[in-house]
Amino acid sequence: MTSLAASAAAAAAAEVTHLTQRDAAEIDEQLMGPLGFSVDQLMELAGLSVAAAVAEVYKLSEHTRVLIICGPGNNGGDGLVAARHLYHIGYRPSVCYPKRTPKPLYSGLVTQLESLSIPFIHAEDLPYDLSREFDIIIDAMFGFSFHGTPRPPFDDLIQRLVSLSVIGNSDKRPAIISVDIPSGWHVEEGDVNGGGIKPDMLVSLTAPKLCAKKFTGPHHFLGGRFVPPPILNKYGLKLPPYPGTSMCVRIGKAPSVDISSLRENYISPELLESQVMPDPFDQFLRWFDEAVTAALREPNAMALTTVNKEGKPSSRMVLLKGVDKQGFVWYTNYGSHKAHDLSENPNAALLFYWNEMNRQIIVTLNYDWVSTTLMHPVIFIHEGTCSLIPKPEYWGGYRLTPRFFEFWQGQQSRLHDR
Ligand SMILES: NC(=O)C1=CN([C@@H]2O[C@H](COP(=O)(O)OP(=O)(O)OC[C@H]3O[C@@H](n4cnc5c(N)ncnc54)[C@H](O)[C@@H]3O)[C@@H](O)[C@H]2O)[C@H](O)CC1
Ligand SMILES: [K+]
Repeated sequence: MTSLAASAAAAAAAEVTHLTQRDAAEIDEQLMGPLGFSVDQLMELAGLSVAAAVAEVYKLSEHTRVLIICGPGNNGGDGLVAARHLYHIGYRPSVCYPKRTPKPLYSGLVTQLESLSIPFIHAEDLPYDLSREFDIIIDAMFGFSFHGTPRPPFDDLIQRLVSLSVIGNSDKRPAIISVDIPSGWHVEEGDVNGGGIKPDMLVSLTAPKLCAKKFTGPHHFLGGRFVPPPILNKYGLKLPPYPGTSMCVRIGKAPSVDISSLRENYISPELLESQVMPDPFDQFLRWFDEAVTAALREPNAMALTTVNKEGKPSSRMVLLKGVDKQGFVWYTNYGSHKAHDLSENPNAALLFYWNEMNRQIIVTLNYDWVSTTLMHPVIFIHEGTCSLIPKPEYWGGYRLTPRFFEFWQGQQSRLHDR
């Protein structure tokens, strides 16, 4: 998140309404009474929001194994729904559900999870060291109807999460995500004696409850994109807008990011020299077709670098307008900066960056082996010079014609050393 977006999120958090326990219960009753919702519906949306928030922050490649601890009420039901969605997203969930509620809604959710072969683990059979077995633990024990102090077996389960959260290095322990309320916290006062769970993420549902003001973890999200105007108006709720089609929205300040640590693990299928077509243009067209089929956004967008007569480079994005055996074509206004550069110096470079497919095509004179080896498999098409495709008007096309090509496996070259 950019610092601009982070400060917007922080400002949004400050303005969001926080609910009392009573208002939260009352809103629930109104939604499921006069406003026509069913509990199944709301729980489905709540659980989906939790799964969406988890997936937004905890990337599958590094956090696969998820334990969901479910309580006896609707908060537990949200956890069961989240387990199903996380499974379909690609995570490997396990569920601990010690006090099952014998109602069709809950038994149906359990049957759905069983049909996905999601393991149910008894509380007493949970591994001694949760850190070794799980990357994420979802606390869906208690929500806004919690009162007093937790009774067995949840007292022990909560204590296990408390001990996990005191381990200093968050990289070495599972991330703890609380659904709606960190279980054991007072719904309005928060962690009253300071000995409760300290979740890394809180997913508030409908609107945050008062205790959420005491949440100091790095990720606070809001879910439950179903609040209709009669509720917003009656309770004077200020809630942030949800972006696009998202089921959750960050309401806390995003943690500041160390740019140098931002690094994806690029896992791409192996690309061997024997698999590359002899003609680079055929190879390009095959990859281009695959990029179009994969519905990449603007696969025809390419970075064009030109160099003026003093040797000073400039880059910008342009659209590919055609490609054939003679080269890559784009259009420009003859008065443009790039046209001016090209009139002085025909050398240019092109780069197609198809991140979602872990692929790049570089049409260039020179390249930087060091940076590209960290990235994707790349096809280099070398030594391009540009020629004008004259048109009668003030705009026209340029064609970059490369001379030869080779390919580089990027990170894969280290995995498949030949
Ligand atoms: N409109 C919404 O925002 C929706 C929220 N959902 C989720 O529902 C919970 C609230 O659910 P509810 O069933 O009312 O209560 P809880 O899950 O918090 O727990 C009730 C459950 O727990 C038992 N209990 C209470 N105190 C204790 C204690 N000290 N020790 C042991 N057991 C305790 C009680 O007896 C009940 O059995 C909300 O937070 C959201 O997560 C809906 O899913 C969708 C709509
Ligand atoms: K909870």
